[in-house]
Amino acid sequence: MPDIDKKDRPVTSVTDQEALDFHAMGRPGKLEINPTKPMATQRDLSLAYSPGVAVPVKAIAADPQTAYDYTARGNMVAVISNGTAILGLGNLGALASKPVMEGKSVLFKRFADVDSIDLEIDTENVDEFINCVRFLGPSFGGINLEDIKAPDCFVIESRLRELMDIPVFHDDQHGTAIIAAAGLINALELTGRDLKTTKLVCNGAGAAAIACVELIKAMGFAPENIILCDTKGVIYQGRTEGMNQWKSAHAAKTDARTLEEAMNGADVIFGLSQKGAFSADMIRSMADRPIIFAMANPDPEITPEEVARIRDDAIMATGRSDYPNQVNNVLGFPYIFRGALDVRASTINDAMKIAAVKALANLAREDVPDDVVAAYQGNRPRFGAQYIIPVPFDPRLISAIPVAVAEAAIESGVARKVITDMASYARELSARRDPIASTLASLYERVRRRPKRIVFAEAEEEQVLRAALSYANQQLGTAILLGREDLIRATAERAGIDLNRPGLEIVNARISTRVEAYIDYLYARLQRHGYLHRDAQRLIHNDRNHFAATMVALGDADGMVTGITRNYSTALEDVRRCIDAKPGHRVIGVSLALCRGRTVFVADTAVHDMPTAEELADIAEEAAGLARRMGYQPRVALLAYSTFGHPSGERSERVREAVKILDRRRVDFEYDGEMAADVALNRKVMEQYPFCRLSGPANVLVMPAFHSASISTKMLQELGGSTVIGPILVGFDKPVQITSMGAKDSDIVNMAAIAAYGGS
Ligand SMILES: NC(=O)C1=CN([C@@H]2O[C@H](COP(=O)(O)OP(=O)(O)OC[C@H]3O[C@@H](n4cnc5c(N)ncnc54)[C@H](OP(=O)(O)O)[C@@H]3O)[C@@H](O)[C@H]2O)C=CC1
Ligand SMILES: CC(=O)C(=O)O
Ligand SMILES: [Mg+2]
Repeated sequence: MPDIDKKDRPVTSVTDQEALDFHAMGRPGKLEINPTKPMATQRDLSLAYSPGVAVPVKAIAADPQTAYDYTARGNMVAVISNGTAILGLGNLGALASKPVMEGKSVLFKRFADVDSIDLEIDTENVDEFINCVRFLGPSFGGINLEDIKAPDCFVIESRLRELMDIPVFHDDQHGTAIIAAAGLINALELTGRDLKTTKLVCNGAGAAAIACVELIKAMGFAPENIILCDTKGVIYQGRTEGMNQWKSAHAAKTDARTLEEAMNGADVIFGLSQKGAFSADMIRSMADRPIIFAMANPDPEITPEEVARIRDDAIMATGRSDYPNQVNNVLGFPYIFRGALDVRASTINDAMKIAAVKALANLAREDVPDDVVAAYQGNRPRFGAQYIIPVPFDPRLISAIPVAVAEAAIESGVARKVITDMASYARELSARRDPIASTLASLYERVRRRPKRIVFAEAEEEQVLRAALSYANQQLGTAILLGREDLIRATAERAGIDLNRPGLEIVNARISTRVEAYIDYLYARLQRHGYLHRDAQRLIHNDRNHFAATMVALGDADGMVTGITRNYSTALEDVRRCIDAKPGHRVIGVSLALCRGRTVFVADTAVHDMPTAEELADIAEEAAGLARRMGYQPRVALLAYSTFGHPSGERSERVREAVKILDRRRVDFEYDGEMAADVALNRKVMEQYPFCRLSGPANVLVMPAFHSASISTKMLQELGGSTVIGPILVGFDKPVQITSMGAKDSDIVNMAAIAAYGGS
C-alpha cells in the first residue's frame, strides 16, 4: 500500500479558533461598504444628495438604461441564500449562512472587482423566497443564489429567471458544474480517456450534482454511462422512494442499487454529498487511474491522504483550498458574472457556461506565472495529476474567463452591450485586478505600436526567461536572450518554455561576431579610467551587464533589463561604465507608489545618497519629465520635515535652495517647497498655505535624501498597502532598467516594457 505522499497533505490548515478569530478581529465579519465619490464638502453633498441627486433620478426615469451610467447597479451582484444547504453542513438557517455569503461577496470583489452584498432571506417557503427576490431587480446587475437545497433551488432559479431580466445564477448548480467539467476534461485527457466511453458515478443528487450531470451530458458524456446516487442509494429507473422530477430525469438503467455497487469499476466518481461518504473499499474497487472529485465542503467525501493510503494511481480533487486540485465554484462565479455584467447580459446561458469550461480547462494547460507560484508557497504547478485546474490566485483568470463568457453572450444574442475589441477588454480586465497593470496599460499600448528589441541580460535565469517569453507573447517586441546558449536551453527545457516561438532571439556572448566592436567601444571609454585593453576584453567576455549595455549603446538592442543576479548598485555601476547620462540630464531612480487609486512618483529612490540643492533641482526635473511621459500633469513637492520655513533648520535649507534654483531655471511644471508630506498630499492641509503654488495635491515627491526616499516608499508598501513600481531609472542616454534581486517575472516584464517605452 502506498505511503501518504507529502504532496497529498494539506498545504495549509487552520484551527477552529483561528477561523473564529479571523472572523471576529477588527470590524466583525468580512465586508464593509465604501463610497466611490468624495463626500467631504457642502458642494459634494449638494451633488451626491439633494438637490444634485434629482438629476440622475429624472434621467433614469426617462431612460432606465442610464441606471448603468449613474448608479452602481451595473457592477453589483446580490449573493442570496436561505441557508437550507450551507456547504455540506445541511440546513442551518438563513443567519448561519451569513459567513459563507459574506465570503462569496468578498470573493466577487477580490477576484473580479464585482461589488456584491449578501442577503439572507429567512424563509424556507419557495413562493415567499421568490417574491422577496423578484422585486430586487432595480438594485442589482445580477443575482447569485447560494446554498439553497434541492429541489427548491431548481424551482426558485427557474421562476426568478422568468421573472427578472438580469442574470439569475445558482452558483451551487452552475458554478460547480462549470469547474467540475473543466477539471474532468483535463483529468480525462491525462488518463487517456474518451468522454463518450467513460463511466461516471455521482454521489449526491441535489443542486450541485444534478447541474454537473446535466452539463457534462450537454458536453457529450454518454447518459448511459452515468449513475446518480443519493441517501437512498442508486437512482435507477423505476425507483419511487425519495424521488423528484430532477432525479427521475437522470435515473439509470442499472442493476446496481448501492453506491458501493455503482462504484465498482467506475472511471470517475463525483462527490457532491457529505463528509466521509466514500469508503476505502469503494475507492479500491474503481478502475485503473480513477478520477476522484470529492467536492463536499468543508470536509470531502474522502481525503487525499486516505486515497493515497489505498492507491497511488488516482487523480484526486477536493473543494478545499488546502489541497492540490481545488474544484470549487470560486473559480467560476466571480469571472462569469464579470463577463455577463460587462456586456449587460440578460441571462447566463449554456453557451456562456460551456465557454467558461473551455477557457478554464485550457488555462490549466498553460505555463503559470510567478504570481501563482508566490501564492502557493513557491511550488510551480504544472499540468498533470496534481494540477488539473487553475488555482484561485491565478491572475490570468480575470482576463481569460470573462472574455470567453462575454464573447459567448454576444454570439448567443443575450448581450445588451457589445464589446468589439476583445483584446483591449482583456487588458482592461487585467487592470481591474492589478493596479500596476492599470497604471502601465497605456505604456504597454504605446510599446505595442512601436515594438522594441530588449536585451534580457540574465537569460539563464528561469524567471527572466519567463519574463522574456511574456514580453514576446504580449507583442511588445523581440526579447533578446543573452547568455550561454546551452544554459538558456537547459533552463527553458526545465521550465517548459518553447524557445522556437517568434519574438525570442538568443545571443551567445562567447561567439557573437560583435564582440570585438564591443571591446573597442568599452576600451575607448575606460582607457583613461585605469582600464587596460584586457580589462575591457574580460568585461565583455565574462560580464552580461557590460555586454548587454554595450549592445544597447551601439544600437544592437533598443534597451536592456537586468538586476536579478546582482545587487542594484553593482548593476548600476556596470551599466554606467557603458552608457552615459543623456546630455543635460542626470540619472536618477523614480518609484511609483500606487495607493487607493492614487499614483505618486517618488524620487530619487536609487542613485543620490544626499543630493545637493543643484542635484535636488535636477531630480525634480527628471521626475517631472517621467510623470509627464507617463501621462500625468506633474505637481512637484520638494519635501522636508519643515513647511515654508517652519521649523527652520539647516537640512531644509538645501531644499529651499533647490526651489530657488528651479525658479531660476524657469521650468515648465508646477513645483513648490519645502513642505512636509501631509501638506504636499492633503488638499485641506495645503489650503492653510494659500500662497502655495501647487494647484492641487502633489503627484511627484522629491525626497531630501535617499534614506527618506527608501524608508517612506517601503513604509507605504508595508503599512499603507501601496503597490510600488520601480525604481525606474531615468536620465540614461539609452533605455536601461534594473530590477531588484529576486524580482518576479511580472516585475521583470514591466521593467522591460518601461525600458522599451523609454526608447519610444
Ligand atoms: N466544491 C464545490 O464547489 C461545491 C461543493 N458542493 C458540495 O456539494 C454538497 C451538496 O451540496 P448541494 O448540492 O448544494 O446540496 P443539496 O442539499 O441540494 O443536495 C445534497 C444532496 O446530497 C445527497 N446526500 C447527502 N448526504 C449523502 C450521503 N451520505 N450519500 C449520498 N447522498 C447524500 C442528498 O441526498 P437526498 O436527495 O437523498 O437528500 C442530496 O441529493 C455539499 O457538500 C456542498 O458543500 C456544493 C456546491 C459547490
Ligand atoms: C463551495 C460551495 O459553494 C459549497 O460548497 O456550497
Ligand atoms: Mg454553495
